[in-house]
Amino acid sequence: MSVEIKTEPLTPEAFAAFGDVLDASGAPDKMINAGLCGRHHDRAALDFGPQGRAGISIFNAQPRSFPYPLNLMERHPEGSQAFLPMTASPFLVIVAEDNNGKPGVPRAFLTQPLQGINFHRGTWHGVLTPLEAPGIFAVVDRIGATPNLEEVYLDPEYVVTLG
Ligand SMILES: NC(=O)N[C@@H](O)C(=O)O
Ligand code: NI
Repeated sequence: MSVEIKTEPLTPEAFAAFGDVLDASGAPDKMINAGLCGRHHDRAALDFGPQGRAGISIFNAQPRSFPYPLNLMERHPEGSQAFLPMTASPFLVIVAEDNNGKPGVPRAFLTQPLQGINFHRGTWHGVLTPLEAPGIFAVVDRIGATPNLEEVYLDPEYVVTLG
């Protein structure tokens, strides 16, 4: 029997315990390029650990739909991970607090168009979950010699519905 969780809007405040929300909302920190570009400066806490380095990869993920079955969460103990959509489609961001080394009750956030996120190092999260094709994202995360991945299959499983 799955436990239902409903999506909630993604806001910096609600997401603060898990990571950063990346978008061009609000006034830019500085105007650049002869005043033709607003720079929303240095908006993510990036962390690649002492043995890692930053990498940019392109993910092409299959779109999912609601009700979305959630049975797996993961975390990267050695680095942060940013999901930067290359389309204007909203996507699903699932996170959980740590509960003695396992994910706690998940929370499901629905992004606004043109929002990206950055999971802080060690944040429990669902895998990249687009809701529309093409599910093309730039992903900024740690490149290193160690796996940097802990996966937990959830019991109970959850089902995410649109809030
Ligand atoms: N494994 C991988 O590269 N991606 C996951 O970390 C993910 O969060 O989608
Ligand atoms: Ni991940």
